[in-house]
Amino acid sequence: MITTENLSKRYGAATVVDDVSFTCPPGTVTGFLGPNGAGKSTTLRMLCGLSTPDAGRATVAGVPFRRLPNPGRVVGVMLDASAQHGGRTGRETLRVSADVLGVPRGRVDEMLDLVDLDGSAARKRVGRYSLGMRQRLGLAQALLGDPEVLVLDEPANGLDPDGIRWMRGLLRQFADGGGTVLLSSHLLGEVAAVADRLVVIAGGTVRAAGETRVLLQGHDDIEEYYFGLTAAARPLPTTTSLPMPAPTSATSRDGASR
Ligand SMILES: Nc1ncnc2c1ncn2[C@@H]1O[C@H](COP(=O)(O)OP(=O)(O)OP(=O)(O)O)[C@@H](O)[C@H]1O
Repeated sequence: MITTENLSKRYGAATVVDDVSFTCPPGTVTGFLGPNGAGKSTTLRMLCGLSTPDAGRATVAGVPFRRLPNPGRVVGVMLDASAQHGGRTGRETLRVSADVLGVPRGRVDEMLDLVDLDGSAARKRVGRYSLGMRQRLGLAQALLGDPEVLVLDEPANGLDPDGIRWMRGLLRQFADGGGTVLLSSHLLGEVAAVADRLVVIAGGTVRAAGETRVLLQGHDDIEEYYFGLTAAARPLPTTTSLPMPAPTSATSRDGASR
């Protein structure tokens, strides 16, 4: 189970996560969806104890992440698949994690098999991995401690269509076994196929949340629906190459009409 209650975070004057509350029950996959800058990563970082909320709280399996004695045995986290030590091989990376978690080293090969990194990939330095291979290694690392919860920031990033299908199967299996999955994405189409539930965030606030089937019911064009939910919070393009209207007496200096 994952719970966030009235979670908020400010950077300077900007509130980038604003009163965000949702739950992810065991046995389900929840898609955490939103455009660039929506506040997804900031929310996940607070959930995983990497950033302190200004207000509200988040728990995993009923406990704030930082109070979990051995967090990796409860929650598998992949927030940035590129943040691996480039000089270690895939197998060495997992062995170090296995030692930290206190799980038998035999589990390393099980996880390498599970994520389809073969012997030669396991011997390769991570610095030479493709983005898709890093995502697979990140998933192996997240699963190493046999957690009950998975928190994954854009796990499909860099995977080809086969890889995305494979990952969906893996997450489905994890949830069907009673696990809780929260995964973020920019793309509704990418997660709608696997997510039982959706939380749509934009401009730091939750725009919609609930069962995927119920939320998308009656929307023939789900991408258009999603765009509509988030469009109001999309930042305006700031590129200077766009033609700017000449100031008129009816327009103030900041561009707002009087
Ligand atoms: N450490 C920080 N200092 C200042 N502002 C930050 C910091 N981290 C994030 N932000 C700002 O908070 C807002 C939300 O960022 P966040 O990374 O959570 O969004 P996101 O939904 O994960 O976006 P993306 O899909 O592009 O990764 C953005 O405007 C971002 O610039």
